[in-house]
Amino acid sequence: MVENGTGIESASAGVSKMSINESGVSAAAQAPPKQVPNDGTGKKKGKNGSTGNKKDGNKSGGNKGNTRNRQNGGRGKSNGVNNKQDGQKRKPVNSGDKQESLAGAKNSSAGGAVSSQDGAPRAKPNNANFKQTQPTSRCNGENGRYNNSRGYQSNGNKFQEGSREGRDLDFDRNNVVFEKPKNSFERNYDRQGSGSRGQNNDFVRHERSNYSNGGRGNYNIQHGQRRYPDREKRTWGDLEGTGYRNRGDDPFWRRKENVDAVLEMSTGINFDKYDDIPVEVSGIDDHRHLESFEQSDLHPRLLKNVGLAGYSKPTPVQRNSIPIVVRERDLMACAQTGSGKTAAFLLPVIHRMLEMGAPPAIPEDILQGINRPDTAYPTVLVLAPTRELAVQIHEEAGKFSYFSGIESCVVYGGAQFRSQVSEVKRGCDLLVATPGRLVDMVERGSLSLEMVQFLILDEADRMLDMGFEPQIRNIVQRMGMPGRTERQTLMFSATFPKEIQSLAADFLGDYAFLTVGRVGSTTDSIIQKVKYCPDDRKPELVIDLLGSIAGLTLVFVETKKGADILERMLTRQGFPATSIHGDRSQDERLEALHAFRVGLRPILVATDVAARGLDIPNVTHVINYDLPSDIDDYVHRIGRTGRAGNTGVATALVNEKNRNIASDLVDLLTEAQQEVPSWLKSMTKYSSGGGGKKRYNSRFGGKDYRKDNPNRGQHNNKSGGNSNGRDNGRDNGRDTGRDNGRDNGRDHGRDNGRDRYGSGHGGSARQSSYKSAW
Ligand SMILES: Nc1ncnc2c1ncn2[C@@H]1O[C@H](COP(=O)(O)OP(=O)(O)OP(=O)(O)O)[C@@H](O)[C@H]1O
Repeated sequence: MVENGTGIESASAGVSKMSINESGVSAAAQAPPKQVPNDGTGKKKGKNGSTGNKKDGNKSGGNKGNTRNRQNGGRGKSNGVNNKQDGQKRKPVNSGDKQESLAGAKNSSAGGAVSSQDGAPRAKPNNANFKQTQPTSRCNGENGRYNNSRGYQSNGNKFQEGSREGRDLDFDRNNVVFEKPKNSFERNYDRQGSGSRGQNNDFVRHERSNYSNGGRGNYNIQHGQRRYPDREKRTWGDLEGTGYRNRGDDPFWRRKENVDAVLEMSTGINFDKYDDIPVEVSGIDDHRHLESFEQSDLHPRLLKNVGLAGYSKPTPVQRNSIPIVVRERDLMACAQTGSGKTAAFLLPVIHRMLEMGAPPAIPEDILQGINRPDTAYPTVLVLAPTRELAVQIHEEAGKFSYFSGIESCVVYGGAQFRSQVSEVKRGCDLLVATPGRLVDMVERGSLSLEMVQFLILDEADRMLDMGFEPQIRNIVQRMGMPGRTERQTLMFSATFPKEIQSLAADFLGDYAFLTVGRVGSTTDSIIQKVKYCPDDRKPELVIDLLGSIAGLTLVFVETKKGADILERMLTRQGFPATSIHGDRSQDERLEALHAFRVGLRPILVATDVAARGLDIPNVTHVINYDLPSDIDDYVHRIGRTGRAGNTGVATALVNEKNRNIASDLVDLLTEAQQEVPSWLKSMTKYSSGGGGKKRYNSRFGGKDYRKDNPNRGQHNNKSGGNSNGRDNGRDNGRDTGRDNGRDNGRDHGRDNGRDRYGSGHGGSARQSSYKSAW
């Protein structure tokens, strides 16, 4: 099915007010090469507590007549709904039958009145007769009284015991009476209470076991011990006005910050640019895209949050992915950089969670295998290749789940393990993670993947390339996650090479493939320039370039050392530069990114850690000081500018060393109707790389490989990975490192190198070859 995206009305909001002055480049630097390269010599380039019985398969709990076909040799349990074919997924255990359309969303009404999906009555918080002491969803068991024994601290997502003692929260709204909190001792006592719930507290979902755990019986309350006190009480819906408050600060702070940004540029999306973008959908019948958010039947709470985020219309990838995901289909989506892929996967998934109404009940057999009472069971797992991207996705998730009861958490290496553990313990429905830290947390029993119903790989081609694939395979197939027919799996990227698509099929059920334009496919979103420049003249040329374009400039280099050297050189020359790469501490990296984002240091020298996913609205210029050796990396790098329909400039400094990418670059420039210098064309004659690939001969960044390959899904397992152990100083832009010795909060007494899942994949030997990067 092909459509051209014409359904989007034009709106001119948000065109950047940048001025582009190219005259600043010195004549010397602009001069063509004295010698066209022709010599052909260019280089190419569970743990689960003390018994640990869960992973050993010594489950108790028995088979209650339901068998969920766990792919990974799981417990062999399943109920009938889980065995759908033709791409239909297992329903969440408390999800109802309204799966084929978004219409059901309307049934989950605002105000937290979520409908029971199997007919059982669902409590309405609005009618609840309870007293609330804290604006959170936590509640104790008596008198229908909410409390929060830990108390939120308004700053930095941190909890502090009793930190809000002094706060008066007395007010009366929607029949909810709030009262001052008790002292911390009382509140702690309440939380561990006997489980005798106040009869008036409708909000406490004590009836939940009747309908939400697929008839497996009570999973918690009947045991008389409150092993999962938070989980059993939590609900998803529109919780505004119920006293619920999501963790952390205002999730929309960044938008406000950007408005105040020094550069005063508009960050709105320019939908005019999207009108002619080609869209192709395959692998799904009767696909219909969304016309608008209003007509989408998305959950009302989600629509409110979409409005708060400033989104008035869906982008093409969102218009097409939302209906596919809501129809419970797996999806591989390839859409140009900056086109809104994050919301394209978050919105439908959060919608589906809101339809579910509460975290899925944990089956008894899973509970039996756990010795840690505080293990978190996320419903959604988003994997991202870099820490900064993980943080960014988490921030977006915070916006879309605002006042919904859905708690988003992020875990990544280089930050304190303990603080991340305590965050996830407090409720973790939607987890964004980098692979290394995730593995650590699962192995230590802080997290379990056994309830994951939605698996999302952002930058999926990077996640499945040789650096990450073994680790992803380990996470997805050997750590208890429901199998691919039981969960819903979504993969997104701006580039999707055929080899990776073939590999990805291992993790997907019968999936739909969506492709939407690609970066640089229109002449006016990114102006791409190529300048010949010998290595020794690069500093001179970059200085000229930096003066030529207003706005934030991102300069990509190949190595960490190279980043330090260039940053120092620029700073010495009086340029406000900073840098980000894998040898900098996580605090330094975040600080550098912040300084860049707000314009305090408008020049960021970066390795590939900043190449993918980072959304920094006012980047007007990307300089490829060192060209990458892979054309897809080039695509992602230049995609840091020209985002959301705005315009940008990308300049590449090229010399004989870049012969291996010359051919692909020529194809890309030609297709994007950019100027192709004759010296670059002649360089391709001697190029030994890329020539046969011809990836960029279509309008898209990827094409459904199944069209050319009827035996789709059959492929050689290319999980070998680069295990040569060499550290050539290149920064691969992957967060594969587990802790890199930076985590003070970690239990160092542990054998970190052991692969307790016995997979033989993703072991630390292979990781070590990437450790230098992260
Ligand atoms: N419907 C929309 N309306 C307005 N702004 C939007 C919309 N969708 C996304 N955006 C904004 O567009 C920007 C780019 O979105 P996002 O980072 O999700 O792009 P992406 O496709 O994931 O890019 P990349 O390929 O680089 O990862 C973000 O600032 C986001 O808030």
